[in-house]
Amino acid sequence: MDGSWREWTADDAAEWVVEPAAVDDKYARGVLGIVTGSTEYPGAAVLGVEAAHRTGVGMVRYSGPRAVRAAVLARRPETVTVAGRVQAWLIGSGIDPARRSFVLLGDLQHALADRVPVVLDSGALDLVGTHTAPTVVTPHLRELAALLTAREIPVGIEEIRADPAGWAERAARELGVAVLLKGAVTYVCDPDGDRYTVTAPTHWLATAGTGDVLGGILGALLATHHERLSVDADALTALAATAAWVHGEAARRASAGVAGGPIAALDVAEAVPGVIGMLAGR
Ligand SMILES: NC(=O)C1=CN([C@@H]2O[C@H](COP(=O)(O)OP(=O)(O)OC[C@H]3O[C@@H](n4cnc5c(N)ncnc54)[C@H](O)[C@@H]3O)[C@@H](O)[C@H]2O)[C@@H](O)CC1
Ligand SMILES: Nc1ncnc2c1ncn2[C@@H]1O[C@H](COP(=O)(O)OP(=O)(O)O)[C@@H](O)[C@H]1O
Repeated sequence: MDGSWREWTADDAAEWVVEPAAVDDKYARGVLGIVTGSTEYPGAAVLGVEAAHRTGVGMVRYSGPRAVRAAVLARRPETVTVAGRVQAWLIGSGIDPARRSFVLLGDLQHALADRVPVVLDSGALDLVGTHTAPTVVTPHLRELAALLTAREIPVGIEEIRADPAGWAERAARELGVAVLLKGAVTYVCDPDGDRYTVTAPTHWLATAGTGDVLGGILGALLATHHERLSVDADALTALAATAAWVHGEAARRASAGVAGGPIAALDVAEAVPGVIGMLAGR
């Protein structure tokens, strides 16, 4: 890694947390559209929706299979399941790209054609390149290896593990999107050369579903900052680094609450409001 990567700090993150004002209503604060989860992975939808609500968005609209909608509403009845206008999208978590139905593919393509910022995760990563607005992809090592290899840039997991910064940059350049490469250190960069690292403060984060939580945090931040993003696409990279920072700090707090012990993904989502509140108060 060269010296041009900068570690994102609490002060940096604090610049990207906005408290609602007296003039705001739910729409002014931003609506996040979410297309995640499947009958195979309903939990991924629940986790992303939960994290988005807890990050402080105006509204979450969720679209997914009937059983998954029911699971989302059981946990979060404030979620809206009627289609409508949104200011940002989170798509792909908990979706197997090999098992996408015609209807689901249509929903994913609609999100990508909607001209608002998009977080592309997991089962929608292969659709990168068809976007119409600032887009951030959120792969882990295996997903990045698969994504690049499918784009005729053959690379193995171990090669990326040996140089995650270099491969994240290469992916941003080749794919023309911001990249958030997940791991114990998360690498966030864009084709313009903005490069940030976020070092996780606890390794208890390495557990199933925490990536789905990260997607919800990031989606909510994009929706909240939709006006800024419409005139300043570079804000996307700062927001992605902020999401990773909030996620790590939420995990640290959740673990600290159990004497430094283990946490599950939902614990991370539940700790997010405390992190947002702390940042808003700085
Ligand atoms: N509660 C949920 O619904 C969760 C859903 N998830 C979703 O699950 C899907 C697959 O995500 P992954 O990050 O697992 O995808 P990966 O690309 O890392 O792994 C794909 C598959 O490889 C296998 N595999 C890889 N390494 C393995 C190992 N060391 N030991 C055993 N099996 C291994 C697993 O069968 C896994 O399903 C994504 O869509 C993701 O969003 C996960 O986020 C976990 C939680
Ligand atoms: N060893 C580790 N230490 C700290 N954080 C980690 C470690 N490994 C992974 N993470 C973080 O945990 C999350 C895992 O996300 P992901 O791989 O998408 O899992 P899932 O698909 O199960 O949600 C990411 O935010 C990643 O940065």
